[in-house]
Amino acid sequence: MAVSDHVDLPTFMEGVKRRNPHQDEFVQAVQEVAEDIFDFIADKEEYHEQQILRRIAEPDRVVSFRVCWEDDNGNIRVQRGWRVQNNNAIGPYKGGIRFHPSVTESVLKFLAFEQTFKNALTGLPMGGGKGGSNFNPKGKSVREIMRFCQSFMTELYRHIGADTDVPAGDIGVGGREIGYMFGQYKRITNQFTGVLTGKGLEWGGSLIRTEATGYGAVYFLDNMLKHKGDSLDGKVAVISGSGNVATHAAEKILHLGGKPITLSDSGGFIHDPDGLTQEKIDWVKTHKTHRRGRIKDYVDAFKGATFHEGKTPWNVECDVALPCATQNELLGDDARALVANGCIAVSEGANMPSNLDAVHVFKDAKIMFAPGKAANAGGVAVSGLEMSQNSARRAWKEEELQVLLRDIMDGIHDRCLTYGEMGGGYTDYVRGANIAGFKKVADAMLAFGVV
Ligand SMILES: NC(=O)C1=CN([C@@H]2O[C@H](COP(=O)(O)OP(=O)(O)OC[C@H]3O[C@@H](n4cnc5c(N)ncnc54)[C@H](O)[C@@H]3O)[C@@H](O)[C@H]2O)C=CC1
Ligand SMILES: O=C(O)CCC(=O)C(=O)O
Repeated sequence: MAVSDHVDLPTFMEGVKRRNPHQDEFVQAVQEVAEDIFDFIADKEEYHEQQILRRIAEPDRVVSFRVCWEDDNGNIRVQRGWRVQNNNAIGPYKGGIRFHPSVTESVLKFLAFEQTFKNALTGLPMGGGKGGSNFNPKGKSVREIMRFCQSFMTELYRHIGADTDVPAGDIGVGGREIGYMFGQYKRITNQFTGVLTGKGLEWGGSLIRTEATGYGAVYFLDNMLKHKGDSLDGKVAVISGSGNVATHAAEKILHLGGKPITLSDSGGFIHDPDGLTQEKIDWVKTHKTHRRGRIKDYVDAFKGATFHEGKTPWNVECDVALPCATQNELLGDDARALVANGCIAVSEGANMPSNLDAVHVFKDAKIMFAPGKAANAGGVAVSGLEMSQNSARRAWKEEELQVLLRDIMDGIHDRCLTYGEMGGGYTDYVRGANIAGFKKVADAMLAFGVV
């Protein structure tokens, strides 16, 4: 055995904590993966010798930079920006950009680490990265958003490229922000390349990228239910969030015969016992994306719904649950409430929405539980397809892309089964996703030697 802290899980995690002080989210993400990987590599000396997990849990680089911009009143504002390039063993770094006041280096490191496994699971050649800023887009004018995006890209552009690192959207970064950043990249470099995904359809974007994460999370849920001989038909779904992922998850639940009854934002959640219809979901999309409003306004627009201030929806009775807002929004007690109320399956649309306690509750109860790195990979998968279309200077038809997305989500489900089938009809999807993702990246790293 090589001299290392790669000896057993507690020693390994002590090292991770020591090297990453005050980075709780990052430590949490590594712990969740390491719990499964240590078991898997117990008899695989090469992975130990080559310190593969230790190397994946140390980003290739973390770039941190100042972002200065001028607000509408002429004040100079200063934010911090980052790009975490975690691992490019199987392809260019790939992962979104998040603008939210809660963004820290720890949050972006956890997201880039998760992204490395997620991207491997898609079967496409993409490494893992993530970036963002503690900039708060809430209440900012369109011009302020534009100036911030331009300033952010003025620094970021030197670290990215179509074959180097390809960012996309995430919380607080949608089509509008991608437009401003792409415009600035093009202006600085004088190049029109596939350097960002989630672009507008007129300028190199892919059909179904907007829908892909939410739709994919529901396809994964559907696959888990089918694997048990069940279906989404008639299932009541509790969903958190009201952004891109949440609204498209609600829409796909509806398409597949289920009944979504909640949505939320940081102010609280709405409960609509009659169920969200397409008309109601479209209203939420417009309200959030164009009016930039709050979810509580839903109850003024639609009778019968109630708003629960400051609360999350996990105590509402349901068959299936989709956390689609943000990290650590579903805690141990929430998981216990879901299980006690008869929830049979959880599909994470968000990244790491369930904390470790909640993950253990779901595993112990042996309900179907799809971790974000498997369930929400549809978005980055279609980003990968956008990269292919950009390289080939082509635009594929919607029908082709729909088939590819479904196919990729089926493939991820199969990969989870390969390593997650525990016997007695129970599949541990966390273990399946962690090991399948790890193995692909690890084997590529072994091929490269010590770099
Ligand atoms: N957009 C994408 O393609 C992908 C997104 N994700 C993940 O999905 C989650 C949601 O992202 P998007 O829908 O894209 O972002 P978004 O900006 O469109 O929506 C975020 C939603 O989360 C809510 N939210 C934020 N902080 C919250 C808090 N503290 N409590 C309750 N609600 C809160 C916001 O109100 C909003 O409804 C994130 O975890 C993101 O990393 C994962 C894969 C791909
Ligand atoms: O489409 C992408 O590149 C990024 C998606 C993303 O940020 C994620 O999967 O969490």
